[in-house]
Amino acid sequence: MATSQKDFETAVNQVKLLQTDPENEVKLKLCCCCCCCCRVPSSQLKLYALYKQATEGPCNMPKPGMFDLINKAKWDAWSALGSLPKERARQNYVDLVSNLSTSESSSQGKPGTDGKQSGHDAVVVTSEDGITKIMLNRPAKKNSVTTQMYHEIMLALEAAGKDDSAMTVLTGNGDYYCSGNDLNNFTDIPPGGIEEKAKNSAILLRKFVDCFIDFPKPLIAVVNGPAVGISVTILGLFDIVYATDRATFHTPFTHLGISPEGCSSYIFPKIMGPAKAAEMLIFGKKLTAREACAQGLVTEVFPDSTFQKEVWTRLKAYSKLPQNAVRISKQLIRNTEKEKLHAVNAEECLVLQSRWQSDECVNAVSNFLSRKPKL
Ligand SMILES: CCCCCC/C=C/C(=O)SCCNC(=O)CCNC(=O)[C@H](O)C(C)(C)COP(=O)(O)OP(=O)(O)OC[C@H]1O[C@@H](n2cnc3c(N)ncnc32)[C@H](O)[C@@H]1OP(=O)(O)O
Repeated sequence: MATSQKDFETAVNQVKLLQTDPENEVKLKLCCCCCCCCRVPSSQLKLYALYKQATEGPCNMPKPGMFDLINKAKWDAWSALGSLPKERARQNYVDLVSNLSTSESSSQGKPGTDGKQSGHDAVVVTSEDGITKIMLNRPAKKNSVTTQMYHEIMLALEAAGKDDSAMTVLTGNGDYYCSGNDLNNFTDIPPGGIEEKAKNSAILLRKFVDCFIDFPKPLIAVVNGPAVGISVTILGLFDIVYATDRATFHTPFTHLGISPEGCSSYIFPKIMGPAKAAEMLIFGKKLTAREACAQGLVTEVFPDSTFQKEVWTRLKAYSKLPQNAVRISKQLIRNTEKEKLHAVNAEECLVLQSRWQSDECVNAVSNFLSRKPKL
């Protein structure tokens, strides 16, 4: 039986729902492997190609340049459909959506079908002993931060700022504290192309960092392992940074063709001096926990074997201090710099918006994403 336009529109709406659902990565990857060159899930590419074929007919867009990996993958997928009639493309699209939806319901309740955590528990928030703990919980991916997680962390901070806890802790589950931005965030290109992606990412990043600048209570980082990228830069906005002696601090921005964020371009030179900051932020020097402590980025380093016990005992004691005095003291220390920090944040995001569109960045990210899987 021929697929009606209504069936097709229903399927298109179903896909929109899948794409706005925090678990979309899992769902859209269920039945297909990845496109190996740019890691756009191949089911997403198939959906894209069939949609274009069904609505516009055979591929009519000019072939993108070789460095435009995402659009090139889309072009390849659409061109591969040749002269498939629109009606057949509609039918195939509806069938594919139906298969994806079936695999979605059969995978419910199985966390991380492909080894990923679902968006819902990739950030775990708990409150105990007057301390709100925000834990990055994606250990298989070294706690790298997906777009969904940025939103969840912002929501958690907003709630923690208003709850009755004395302080808020950010930490990671597993062997890593956080490996920074999930580089797959750059593969999900909207219809407006890479410009729109870069603009949206800059807006998100600015809001994210603003939440740390404006956080009203003591913010503590419990750095349980190596830290990379944005998880390092925002440490300058924390009031205390406790680190295990296993932790390292790495900001490989120029290697990725990008530039510093999290107000680090202003705060790092202030706390460690311009020369040390340059070595980290320009040349990507990885610091040990002890080096980071000597340079003022880390408050105190603990032996890994006693790290959790010592840190939580200390924090529980601090959480019993008179709360209003603690808050007011934090605000006295931080408020004079707030306006400057917001301006620095805005400027860093603007620069990044352009870096994300550069060949240097696109190539570095695709190199990482196309690494051979470990055996
Ligand atoms: C809205 C946008 C805001 C953007 C803000 C700007 C932020 C900028 C940054 O944070 S820049 C820093 C980005 N991070 C990195 O460049 C780190 C990349 N990762 C690595 O170099 C390594 O994975 C490692 C050194 C962190 C760990 O190495 P290793 O111990 O050898 O483990 P694996 O590489 O096998 O990692 C295990 C598993 O995790 C995946 N993974 C780790 N980090 C990331 C990441 N940042 N993005 C995406 N995926 C990551 C890795 O691919 C492995 O997955 P697999 O098992 O192969 O499926």
